[in-house]
Amino acid sequence: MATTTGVNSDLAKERNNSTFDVEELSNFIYRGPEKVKRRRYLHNLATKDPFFRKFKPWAFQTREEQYEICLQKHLYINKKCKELNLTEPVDKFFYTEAAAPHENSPIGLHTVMFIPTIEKQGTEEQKKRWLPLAESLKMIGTYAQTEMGHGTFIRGLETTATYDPRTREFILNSPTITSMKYWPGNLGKTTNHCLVMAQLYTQGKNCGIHMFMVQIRDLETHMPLAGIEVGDIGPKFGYGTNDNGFLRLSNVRIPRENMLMRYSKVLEDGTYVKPPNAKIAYGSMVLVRAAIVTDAARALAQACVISIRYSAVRRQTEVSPGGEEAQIIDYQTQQYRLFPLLATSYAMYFAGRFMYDFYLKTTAEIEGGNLDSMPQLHAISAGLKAFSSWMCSAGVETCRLCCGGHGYSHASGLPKIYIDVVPGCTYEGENNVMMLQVARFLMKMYGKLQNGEALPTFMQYMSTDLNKKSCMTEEVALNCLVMAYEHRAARMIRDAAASMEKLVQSGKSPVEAWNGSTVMLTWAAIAHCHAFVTKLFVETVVKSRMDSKVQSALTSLCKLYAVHGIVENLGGFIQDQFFDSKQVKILQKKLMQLLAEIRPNAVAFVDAFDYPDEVLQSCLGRYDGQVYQALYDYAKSSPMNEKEVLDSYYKYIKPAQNGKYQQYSKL
Ligand SMILES: CCCCCCCCCCCCCCCCCC(=O)SCCNC(=O)CCNC(=O)[C@H](O)C(C)(C)COP(=O)(O)OP(=O)(O)OC[C@H]1O[C@@H](n2cnc3c(N)ncnc32)[C@H](O)[C@@H]1OP(=O)(O)O
Ligand SMILES: Cc1cc2nc3c(=O)[nH]c(=O)nc-3n(C[C@H](O)[C@H](O)[C@H](O)COP(=O)(O)OP(=O)(O)OC[C@H]3O[C@@H](n4cnc5c(N)ncnc54)[C@H](O)[C@@H]3O)c2cc1C
Repeated sequence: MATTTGVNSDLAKERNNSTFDVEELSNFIYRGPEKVKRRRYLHNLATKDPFFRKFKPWAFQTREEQYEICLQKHLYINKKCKELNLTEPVDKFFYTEAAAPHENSPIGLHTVMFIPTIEKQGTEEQKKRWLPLAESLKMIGTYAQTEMGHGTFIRGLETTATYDPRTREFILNSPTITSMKYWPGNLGKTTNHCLVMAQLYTQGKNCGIHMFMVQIRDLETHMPLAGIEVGDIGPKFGYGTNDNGFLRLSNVRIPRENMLMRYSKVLEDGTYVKPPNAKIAYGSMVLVRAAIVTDAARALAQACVISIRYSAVRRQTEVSPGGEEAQIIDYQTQQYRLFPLLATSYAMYFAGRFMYDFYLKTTAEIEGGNLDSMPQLHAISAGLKAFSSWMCSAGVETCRLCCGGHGYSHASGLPKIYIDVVPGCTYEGENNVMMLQVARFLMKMYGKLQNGEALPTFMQYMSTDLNKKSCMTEEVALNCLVMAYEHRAARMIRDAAASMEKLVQSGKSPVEAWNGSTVMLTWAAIAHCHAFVTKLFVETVVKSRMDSKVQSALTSLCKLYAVHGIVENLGGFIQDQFFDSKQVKILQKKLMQLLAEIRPNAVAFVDAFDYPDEVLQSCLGRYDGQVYQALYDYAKSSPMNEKEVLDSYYKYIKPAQNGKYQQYSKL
């Protein structure tokens, strides 16, 4: 019987039963004990700061309060980061995730895109001019690219920036209703500047899309400047804390020096100078795509902490008549839904770690003038962004469903996580569109393979002999699992290429052939990403140095990730008869064994993520498992309960009970 104080006895038992030291696993996840200590220090600074506790809980706030409270929090975070000298992105990330968990910042775009775009695309002079103002929040900016009519097809943006050599100014216009900027974060009410993506016209020619710094509000009064119409786009699925906005520009003149000119330039006489690679202007999107992988992993990890701890505490249904009700975590169906997600959260964390390192390495090369790795960085970041946000958003929703009715309450903390993670499937490149960019890269690699050219290391699996059969035995070795994923991806890539070739042979143009094959191309891209993430997980577990008990437990989790992915996508794996039916049975049996193997460590695996209760903000996911008392306290704190009898009772219910409906007839 669970107690109502201290740690819930079921949860305590789970912790005693685990086979490894949780601290050792935390050390591995966060790259060493020093970093774990630093992360705890930053979490602690935020969670113990009375400033963040003085506000009413997010779920009880109106939209306007959500914005205003979140703004105060993020301005305070900004101030504290300066006082504490937190300059490393990872330090800011940990401090912020504890200070305002899943509350999308009203100055987030300023930090995540506006400043980095100036840093990466601005000239030395522009950086000197704007960065100090941006750092001190005198300039608050956003990244205004998407328009009402176009988000994906950015070459089709309609905003124009026409150069006037007489005054050495650009004139910005939103010529149609669909050309108004729509969606940029923080644009509606917060920012006084924008980096506007617009079609550049000079000397009568269109030179494609470029970035322009545009002041939109007066620096003293905050009123929109002449020629500017700006506002909030209204309530959304989530992101109530963020004033995503619209913006119309009518003959707004800005100096020539306001075009970001590190790479492309317009000279005083209007001569256009091309960049070394036209896609270099897309760099800020690549940065955020890379960051989304870790962000999505974190969301799923937190959802798993909540759902798995709750599943250990929750008891439902006597298994044999009159017997004790089982912990719901002991139901195989619950395990089948949750443990692969637990494995996915680890897989995505490692993918996020890889992505961050790869981004830093490649951008350093680009800054040094070597642009060779740009296509790879684009393909990997687009693919991992899409794959992680899809898997993690769907995973968070499954975690919520696994909590039954209580999962539907904001008390669970899960809806807040979901509405924060799911837009990652859309923003920074809609996921299907991103997968098609990956497919474009894969088709290029296929062409190289056909021509006998060398492939980058991570693409070499494409030369796999497709007639080869699986080496899978009862042992279910990790390398055999990786081979299976690579075999499937290699086949799907070839199938997509063959589909296009066939359409071309039948007289279609290459564009028509592409459009007639996009579903197969997307399958291939997803299979490629799945293989990439699986291999990364396997290599992380096999090649890294860590405590042997942790390694053994993590190996089971990694195996579950790989086996579950195959069992759930069997059609694709058996289509080319790589596995025979005996091997499929081995995999299905292994899956069930792995669920049982992971069961004693499930709580330890989520504890190792080391999220304090203040970050999770969940009655169900509390470390002490005192779920029911917390739910009761949460219900009692609802503003609806402040009065025993609401005014609405006297206004509506009472008259209705007396058969009086006059107030409706007045309408
Ligand atoms: C520890 C730290 C962790 C930190 C965590 C912090 C967490 C924060 C995360 C959450 C923050 C949330 C804030 C974000 C808010 C959202 C902001 C936005 O949405 S903003 C708005 C976001 N909006 C979007 O994302 C719009 C999506 N749309 C697009 O990006 C483009 O339209 C497109 C890529 C789809 C096509 O572009 P188009 O120009 O038509 O190109 P074509 O198709 O004709 O291909 C031509 C060639 O170009 C190539 N290439 C393309 N891109 C790149 C690249 N980047 N590079 C290199 N190459 C690239 C391509 O491969 C091809 O090569 P080839 O085959 O010829 O050799
Ligand atoms: C919460 C949030 C915050 C945002 N913040 C910003 C911001 O700060 N700054 C900014 O500039 N923008 C921002 N955006 C806009 C965002 O980047 C775009 O919504 C996104 O890029 C998708 O573009 P779209 O809306 O035009 O979708 P669409 O392209 O209209 O997509 C609709 C459907 O069409 C499909 N589709 C479109 N093109 C193709 C194609 N070529 N092939 C196959 N299928 C296709 C898509 O897959 C999708 O299913 C934000 C959006 C959201 C939701």
